[in-house]
Amino acid sequence: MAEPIAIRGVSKNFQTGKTSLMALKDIELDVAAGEFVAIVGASGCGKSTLLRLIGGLLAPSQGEIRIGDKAVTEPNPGIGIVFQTPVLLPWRTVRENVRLPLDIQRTARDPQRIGALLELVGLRGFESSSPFELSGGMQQRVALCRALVTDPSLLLMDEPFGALDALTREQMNLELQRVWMDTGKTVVLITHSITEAVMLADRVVVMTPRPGRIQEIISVEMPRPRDFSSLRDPAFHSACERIRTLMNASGIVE
Ligand SMILES: Nc1ncnc2c1ncn2[C@@H]1O[C@H](COP(=O)(O)OP(=O)(O)OP(=O)(O)O)[C@@H](O)[C@H]1O
Repeated sequence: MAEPIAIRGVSKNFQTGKTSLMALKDIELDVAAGEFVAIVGASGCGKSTLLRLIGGLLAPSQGEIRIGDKAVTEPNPGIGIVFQTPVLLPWRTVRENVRLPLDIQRTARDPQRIGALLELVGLRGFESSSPFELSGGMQQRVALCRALVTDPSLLLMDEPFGALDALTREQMNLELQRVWMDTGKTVVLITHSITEAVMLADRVVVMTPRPGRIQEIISVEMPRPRDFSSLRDPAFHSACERIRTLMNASGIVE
């Protein structure tokens, strides 16, 4: 089941020695259950910090975040997180890497579910492979399955395809859309790519340079499923143009 996110008046300061750095200021954002939201903004504007706050890996200096009817106060096993690098355990096979969160939580494994997830991302037949036998894109798919194996209500993704070549990245975009459409989860995706954000998201949140605030939220009105013919849709161009204008106005060039 998907859950909504409510972010209310959230700011985050980092204190390093005598220096205080305001990473995020007064963030107000609602993400509906089952919605796909992308976040874009300059390097250092606080995107990862916001994702970590939502995931309960950091605590806000001010404000509150709620997922469903619960305030976020600690890391929540009901949230799946995918980082930029897949960080797979090299001594575990693909199947063993995917089931890692279940092993940690001592939850019963359902081999059929793990098989179905691997099928969903096109990794059927690689269950017994080691991570070093896989390409970067395949490893990131394993990380995606690992994030989904606990059937989280929310999927947080921090620039998950940044290290992939352009072609693999496009394939992963289509696969992520398919997984999202099949599972109906709430997704928050951080990306540096305006194209990726507009291609995938229902809404794109554009942040200002540090301290990160929400500059504008752009709705992407394009039918689903989207594919690369959607790039010709006038709605695609107008959303990209708006985001680019906002980012250029803040001195950010993609
Ligand atoms: N644990 C920390 N301690 C001190 N400062 C931090 C910490 N984490 C992040 N920061 C600072 O907070 C600011 C926001 O960092 P964050 O990683 O959230 O930005 P970002 O938008 O995700 O950047 P990028 O796009 O480059 O990944 C940066 O100035 C960073 O140096």
